[in-house]
Amino acid sequence: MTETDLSILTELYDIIKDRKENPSEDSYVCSLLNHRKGIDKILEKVGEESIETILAVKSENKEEMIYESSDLLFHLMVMFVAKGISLEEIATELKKRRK
Ligand SMILES: N=c1c2ncn([C@@H]3O[C@H](COP(=O)(O)OP(=O)(O)OP(=O)(O)O)[C@@H](O)[C@H]3O)c2ncn1[C@@H]1O[C@H](COP(=O)(O)O)[C@@H](O)[C@H]1O
Repeated sequence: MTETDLSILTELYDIIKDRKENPSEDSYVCSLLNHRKGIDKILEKVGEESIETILAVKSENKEEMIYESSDLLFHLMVMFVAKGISLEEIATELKKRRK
């Protein structure tokens, strides 16, 4: 995979951030960010998708692993936006750990 292909990650983050700044009725992201349960709804999804990812890996089905990991990554990004964490901050932390 080329570096350009990974730009979907920053694009998606920006879309999620835009949903926070410009709420709309029919948006799934807004339904999570503005849920009556608050951050707990997002954490519920992160938990669910984590379990589904673990089960997919255990099933040895690569397509499922990719599908469920994508769901997990997406919900993690919603969590980052909800808590004001940028992808740069995550990258900086990972960079600090680089040996
Ligand atoms: N990448 C995604 C994405 N991945 C997963 N999902 C949604 O995440 C949910 C996954 O949860 P589940 O599998 O548990 O499905 P569910 O039963 O509908 O979920 P719940 O009822 O339990 O909340 C599904 O509703 C998927 O549609 C996503 N929804 C949106 N996006 C991106 O986010 C952007 C903004 O979306 P909107 O906010 O809807 O405009 C879109 O342009 C997409 O690029």
